[in-house]
Parts: sequence; structure tokens; C-alpha cells
Amino acid sequence: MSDAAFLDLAGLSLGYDGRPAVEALDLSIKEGELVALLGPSGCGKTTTMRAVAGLLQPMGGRITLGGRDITRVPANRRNIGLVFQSYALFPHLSVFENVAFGLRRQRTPKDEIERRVAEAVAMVGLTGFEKRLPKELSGGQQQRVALARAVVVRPRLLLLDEPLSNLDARLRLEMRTELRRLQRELGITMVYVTHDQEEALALADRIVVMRDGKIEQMGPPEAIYETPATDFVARFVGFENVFQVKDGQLRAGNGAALPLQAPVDGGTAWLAWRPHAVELGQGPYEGQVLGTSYLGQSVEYLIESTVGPIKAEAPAALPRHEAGRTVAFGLPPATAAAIPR
Ligand SMILES: Nc1ncnc2c1ncn2[C@@H]1O[C@H](COP(=O)(O)OP(=O)(O)OP(=O)(O)O)[C@@H](O)[C@H]1O
Repeated sequence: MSDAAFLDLAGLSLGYDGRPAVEALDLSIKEGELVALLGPSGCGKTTTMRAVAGLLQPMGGRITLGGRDITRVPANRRNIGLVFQSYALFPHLSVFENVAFGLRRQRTPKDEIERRVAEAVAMVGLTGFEKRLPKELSGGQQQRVALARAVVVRPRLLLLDEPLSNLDARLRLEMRTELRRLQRELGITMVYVTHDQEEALALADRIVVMRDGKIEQMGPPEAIYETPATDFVARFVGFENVFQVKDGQLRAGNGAALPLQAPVDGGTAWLAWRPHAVELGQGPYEGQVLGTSYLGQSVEYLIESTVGPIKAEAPAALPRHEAGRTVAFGLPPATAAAIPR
């Protein structure tokens, strides 16, 4: 991976009919890097990808690829591979011909086409399906053909927008691993859109969390998962219990407060606990168990407290706290993520 920016978005502003969707976005991606754009529905992930692909003209800013300004270059001259949810296969072409399409256009020799298509089709687990037409495949199989078709030409940049969304859990995991292997092996730079934090954590070298058309935080998966920079990112990566810290108290959105269990660093604006970090059955606070969910290894509890709902998780082997009961709990700052803003 070279350190120079390979794909550079500078002050990129995007919108529809003059209505802004992405505002002055700055993002630099290195060659060979796999960057995940993560964020809730409507935060501007797809809009950003469409602009990079050349399918949406920016309202402002610049897109540079491999040192060349491509802001005004038409989509078909950008040499960028796309796997978009809506990117349909050629309906009249077989799986083989769909995958071979780009190679034929590049006038690749026939035996090499055979070899590379076979390899790509095997990668997506569709060996034996080469003669089928897209309409004879399931949604997930079509998605896999689209992936093979994009990868086979070995683009320098590949944009993937929720490419595994139609697959079942096991296949998703397999494809994820395979995609990562291929990406490393071929050194393809990838931008991967997902709203699934687990997928982003598993795949990416770097995660960019977006909110309302802006970057909220970016960093390696471990940093996003363990040290969220804002309460929004914390909630998004599974800290279900996020409280503002003010005057030595934990504050809920409704203004209710609890005294802090232990003092915290003065720069802490928020404290956030994952459900398993809530101490259940002991501690200075009390709440009523509203409901329980059995998750196999553990049990999840929803507790109503004076600072609102608390989500806790405890090993299933421990005695249960039944719904309706009052239970003690602790929120030790030592097991929380301390959030500066
Ligand atoms: N074709 C369009 N015309 C008008 N507004 C649009 C269009 N496409 C998207 N938008 C708006 O732009 C904003 C960003 O949408 P975008 O599709 O980029 O979000 P997203 O993060 O990809 O969401 P999702 O995860 O649901 O795909 C949203 O407010 C959306 O309503």
C-alpha cells in the first residue's frame, strides 16, 4: 500500500435538484486500501459512490483518481468497477457471458477469458451455473454474478454498494472472506458501502462513519469499535447505553440524572456502555426489568431506570432476573468508553 492518495475526494458537495445530500466531504484513500462507508439509511453513502462512479455530477469539489482529476470524466471512461444493488446483469447473456463481457471488450485472448471467468465464477461459488440466464438464478446468485463480473477485469478501483445484502448469513461470511482475500491478492482499492457494522469491522482497513452527509469519524476498525469519538458513533457500534456526563452525574435525554459511580476525567462528555459492561445484580442503581431475551450464550435485559431504559447482558448460566422484578445494577466508568464530545 503506497502512502499517496489514490482516490481523493476534496470538498465534495452533492445533492439532488439543488437539495444537499453530502456536504464538503474530504476523503483520501490509498492504493490497495479497503475503506468501508458505514452509516444509517439516508446518510449519503450511495450518493458519494454514485459521484465517484460518475453517475452523479457534483455541485462542488473535486474527485482525483491516480493523480488525475476525473470530476468531469464520463462514467464509462473512468475504469472503475461497480457492484451496485441496482446494477442489473445483461438479461439475455448467460452467466459465463455476463462475467466474460468486460474481458471481451478488452480483447483478452480466448483461453485467458476461459481461465479467468472460471476462476471468478468459482470464487463466487457458482461453478456449474455458467450456462444459466440471470432469470434462472436467485437474487443472491445474481448478486454473486455481478461481483464476479466486476472483479474479473481487475479494476484499479472497485465500488461496492451493499454487495452481499441478498445473501444468507453463511454465504455472506464466505463471500466476505473471499472478497478480502481477492482484494489483498490483486491489490484492488475498494470502497465498500454498508450499514452493517459487523461487515465493516470484518472487512475494512479503515471505516468512515457518515451521518447526515458528513463524516462523523474515520479510523481503523479497532478505533471505531473501542474508542468512538462521538455519542452517535458509539450508538452505531453497539454501545446501547450512552449518557451525557455533567456535574458528576449521568444525564438522560429527559433531564433525569444519576450520580456517577466513580469520578471521571474532566474532559469526558459522554460515557457509553455495551450491554455486557453493565453490572447486573449489584451496584448503586436500581431499575425494573421490563423484558428479557434469550440469546443462547447470554440473556439480554431491558431495564427501566430513572435515567431511562438500560440494556444489559449477562451469561445465560447465571440465575435469571424475571420481568417485573426490581434489580440492582452498576455502571462503572472503568468498563465504559469515555467520549470527548
Ligand atoms: N434520486 C434521488 N433524488 C432525490 N433525493 C435523493 C435521491 N437519492 C437519494 N436522495 C436523498 O439523498 C440523501 C442521501 O441518500 P443516499 O441514498 O446517498 O443514502 P444512503 O446512506 O446510501 O442510504 P441507504 O443505506 O438507505 O442506501 C437522502 O436524504 C435521500 O433521500
